[in-house]
Amino acid sequence: MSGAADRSGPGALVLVVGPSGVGKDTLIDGARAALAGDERIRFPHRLVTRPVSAHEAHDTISQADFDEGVATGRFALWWRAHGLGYAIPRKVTQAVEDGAVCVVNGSRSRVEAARAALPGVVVVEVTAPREVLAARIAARGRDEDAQARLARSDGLAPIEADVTIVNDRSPEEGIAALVAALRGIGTRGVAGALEEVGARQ
Ligand SMILES: Nc1ncnc2c1ncn2[C@@H]1O[C@H](COP(=O)(O)OP(=O)(O)OP(=O)(O)O)[C@@H](O)[C@H]1O
Ligand SMILES: O=P(O)(O)OC[C@H]1O[C@H](OP(=O)(O)O)[C@H](O)[C@@H]1O
Repeated sequence: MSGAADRSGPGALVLVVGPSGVGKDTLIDGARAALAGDERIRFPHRLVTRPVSAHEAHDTISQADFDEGVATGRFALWWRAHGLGYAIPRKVTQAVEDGAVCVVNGSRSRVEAARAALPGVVVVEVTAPREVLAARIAARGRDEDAQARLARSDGLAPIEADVTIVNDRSPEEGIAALVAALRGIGTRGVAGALEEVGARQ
């Protein structure tokens, strides 16, 4: 994450948000592969208080380190969900200030806090009908708390997204929409993303 990025466009912190099972990690993983040749668009790891798994490329942090980081303001952004702690390291926002487009899986609960406190925040909301979410969570077979994951959306205020991707078709179509949005953000900011995604729908 270190080093100044090419400043050919504005830096951005792209928060990919949406309910559990909507496909955030699928779209982010696909976009990472598709954009591997683009050094300016980066996919930094989050810190999560769970062991490393095939589910997501993240860095593990102990609960004690997480709590200490929250108490001392060490993270650019943090939240708790599903009994876990999540954080975005400050080096990510430094890279954004240097002109990088950094893409992370975020929380709907921190969208407004991020906009208020961090540079270049762009919110990409991924949506799908609730019955689709339920079927995907069940098929994934990972979560003992499947019902709680679905119900979490009921307790969250609606967010105002900059870009919305409806991931109700194939994963490839959802990935293509995120790739197009990120390329647009990289060249023309939010307006570029809207042009790219709007042109595809
Ligand atoms: N467009 C799609 N069509 C069919 N299945 C999909 C699609 N997108 C994602 N999936 C599948 O749905 C499941 C949930 O996707 P994924 O884990 O990426 O969601 P997520 O939003 O990151 O969820 P969580 O917040 O719970 O981690 C996975 O098994 C994934 O393979
Ligand atoms: O419901 P909200 O707050 O939007 O999202 C909370 C968190 O839930 C998911 O966790 P995981 O990846 O399944 O561990 C997402 O990654 C997100 O960070």
